[in-house]
Amino acid sequence: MPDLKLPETKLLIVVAAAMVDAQGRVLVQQRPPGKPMAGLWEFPGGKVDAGELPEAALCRELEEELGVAVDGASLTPAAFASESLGERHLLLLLYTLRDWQGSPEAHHATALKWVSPAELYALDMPPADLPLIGLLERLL
Ligand SMILES: Nc1nc2c([nH]c(=O)n2[C@@H]2O[C@H](COP(=O)(O)OP(=O)(O)OP(=O)(O)O)[C@@H](O)[C@H]2O)c(=O)[nH]1
Repeated sequence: MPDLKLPETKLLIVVAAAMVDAQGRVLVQQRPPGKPMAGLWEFPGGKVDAGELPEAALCRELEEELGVAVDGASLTPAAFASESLGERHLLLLLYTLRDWQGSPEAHHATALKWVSPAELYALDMPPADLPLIGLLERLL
């Protein structure tokens, strides 16, 4: 049985969005060189800052990473993953999002692409994302 107690500072809370377009496709972005897990495809998002609400963090990240404006009320909680990263523990909160303003542009990522939920299985994604794919496929 692993040690189930964890100092609070070691918990990494990350929010991410499955942005869904009119064809039911989902947006993924490729992590850039120099970052951990470079080259892997992920849902746009990032870390929640201290004292920040998760939905506010995700709106901020989507603006920074993609240049889109999002109303926090449009974010629907969808699924989560809980994954050990060694020294830290990742809690990844995934939301679905169907309404935003602007066209997503890759401000930080190497590339963006729209894929069907079934196509996510063929992408190289971080380990925490793998269980989220099936959950998302059933939701969309
Ligand atoms: N955005 C995002 N992060 C994910 C996903 N899956 C996953 O394991 N992660 C992990 O969650 C963490 C997010 O960190 P990040 O570096 O992207 O966050 P950030 O934008 O706040 O970065 P920064 O530290 O450069 O400001 C990384 O350890 C990343 O690998 C995902 O689908 N989307």
